[in-house]
Amino acid sequence: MITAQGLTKRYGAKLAVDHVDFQVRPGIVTGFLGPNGAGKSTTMRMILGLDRPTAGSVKVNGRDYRDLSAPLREVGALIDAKAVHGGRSAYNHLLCLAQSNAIPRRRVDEVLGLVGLGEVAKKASKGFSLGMGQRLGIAGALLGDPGVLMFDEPVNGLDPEGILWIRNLMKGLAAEGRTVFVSSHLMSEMALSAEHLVVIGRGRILSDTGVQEFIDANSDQYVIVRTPQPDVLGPRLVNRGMSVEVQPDGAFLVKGGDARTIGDTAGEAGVRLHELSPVQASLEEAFMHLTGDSVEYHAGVPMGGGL
Ligand SMILES: Nc1ncnc2c1ncn2[C@@H]1O[C@H](COP(=O)(O)OP(=O)(O)OP(=O)(O)O)[C@@H](O)[C@H]1O
Repeated sequence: MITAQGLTKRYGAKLAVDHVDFQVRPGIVTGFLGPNGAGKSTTMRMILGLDRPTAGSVKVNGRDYRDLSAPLREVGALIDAKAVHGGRSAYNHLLCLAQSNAIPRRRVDEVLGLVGLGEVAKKASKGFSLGMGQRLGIAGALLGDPGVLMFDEPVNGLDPEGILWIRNLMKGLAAEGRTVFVSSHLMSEMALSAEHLVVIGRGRILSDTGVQEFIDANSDQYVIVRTPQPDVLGPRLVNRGMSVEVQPDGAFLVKGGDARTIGDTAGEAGVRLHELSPVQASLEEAFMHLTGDSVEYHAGVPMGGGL
């Protein structure tokens, strides 16, 4: 369990994390979602005691990270996959970590097997691909068999196979009852790996909810309708409380009613339909809709909004 209360970090004039409250529960994957510069890494660094909060607190299993007697046995983290001495082999890197945390040597072989690096364990890690580096970072996080795991943007730069592997690994760790907290700026990735979402923008929590609830609450749903009898159908839909926007090509964009209600309304009026397509705005659109005002640097393109 991770608990943040009034957690705040200021760098000079910049408020990177602004009075944030949230809980990360065991047994599920919790996604920490936010655009670049939202404050995700800063929050994770504070959880790990790498940065001191300006105000407030964040606790792991009820204690400050710095007060944990065997931190690697309680929290494992993948924060910067490149933070490995390149000349060292994967095995020696992990052995060093294990020895400084009183973890038995056999656990090194175990985690190397778990992440699929057994065969290259004795090679210098500077020759590792990005994906192998991520696996080594994850092996380090798993070394102490901790109940809490944190991954900062773990799928960045990985190929589809690597992404799938990390996704399944995180789900498996959560299914074992562990607390799994993973940051990403990709809503679509979070939708596939997380059950719960904490969304952050400009240092503030914008949403703390289940993934499906998030999508339902933030995405626009509408139905595209084509009919050769628009003058008959349009007023009937409006009479039933729906809104109808006529598109340049003559199609209706209907909100406030589902395909079944629209189809029934048309049927009752004897109106022929040429198209009846429910549309749900994409997850990225839902995310951008929520964080649109919170992105630090816009690229100058219009955000989301669907049709
Ligand atoms: N050491 C620092 N000194 C000054 N400002 C910092 C420092 N670290 C982070 N910031 C600023 O704090 C804000 C939050 O940064 P942070 O790295 O936590 O965001 P993030 O959500 O992890 O973004 P990204 O996905 O780009 O890593 C940004 O505006 C960043 O520029």
